[in-house]
Amino acid sequence: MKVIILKDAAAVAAYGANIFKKQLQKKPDSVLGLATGSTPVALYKELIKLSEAKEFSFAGVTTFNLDEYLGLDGEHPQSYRYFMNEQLFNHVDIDKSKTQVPPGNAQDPVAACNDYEADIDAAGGIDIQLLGIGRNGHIGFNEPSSSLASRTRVKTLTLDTINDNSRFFADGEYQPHLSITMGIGTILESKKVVLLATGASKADAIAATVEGPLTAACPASALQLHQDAVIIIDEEAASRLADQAFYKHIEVENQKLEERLGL
Ligand SMILES: N[C@@H]1[C@@H](O)[C@H](O)[C@@H](COP(=O)(O)O)O[C@@H]1O
Repeated sequence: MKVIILKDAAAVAAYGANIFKKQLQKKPDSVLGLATGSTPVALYKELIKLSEAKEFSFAGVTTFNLDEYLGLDGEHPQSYRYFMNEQLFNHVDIDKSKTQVPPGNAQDPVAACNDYEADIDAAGGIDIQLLGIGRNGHIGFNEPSSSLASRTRVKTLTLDTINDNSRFFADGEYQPHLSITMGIGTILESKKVVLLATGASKADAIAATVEGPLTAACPASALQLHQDAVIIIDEEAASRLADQAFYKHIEVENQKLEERLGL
């Protein structure tokens, strides 16, 4: 696990975007795993700028989103499909038929979950998966107690998550309590994982993810098992980590090594 501690949210977005830029320059037909929530928005803005500057193209890219509310169709302004269109897909040269978000309006959600897994496999697996993190350590909608081997399935949201996400819904508006989410096992099969977190409200979750035990009580701690997981955080989100100085020291050494190897 690589832990990158940066000054602020803007630096986190720029660092994350650079990883995606390198990926898309190296492999224009990459399969990207994408995330919603407020944290990735700044990174998507960076990617839009970079693609406008012709640093890379989205034309050959396939995408799979992590999760979706069960009960909302893609036209609903709070659906994650709508979010992705608004925040990224409508602004880049992506082929929308190659963008997948779990179907929140599926007649048979269980079959839809199995189909989603099959579609990821058929695309050759995910090259790079973007993640945010919930205050309780959830990734996607894999809430605490989720099996660390779980696959795409229907999950009930915790009351904390429902509360945290209620800010996006108008007063009295229907807010789903169920979701379809990639499983933790699904996420762990991505070739690379990039998790972004900013702000003091994420500090406990980040400490549990990086330095806590491997436990279903903090789903993101499963990333300790991944061979290529990068945790990009600002100073506030890093504030509860015991070994901050060590992670910063590693990054300085890594930069030197990458320069020497011309990476
Ligand atoms: N399902 C999403 C997660 O994928 C996201 O990481 C989390 C944190 O969101 P934010 O970045 O707004 O804090 O919110 C939701 O619950």
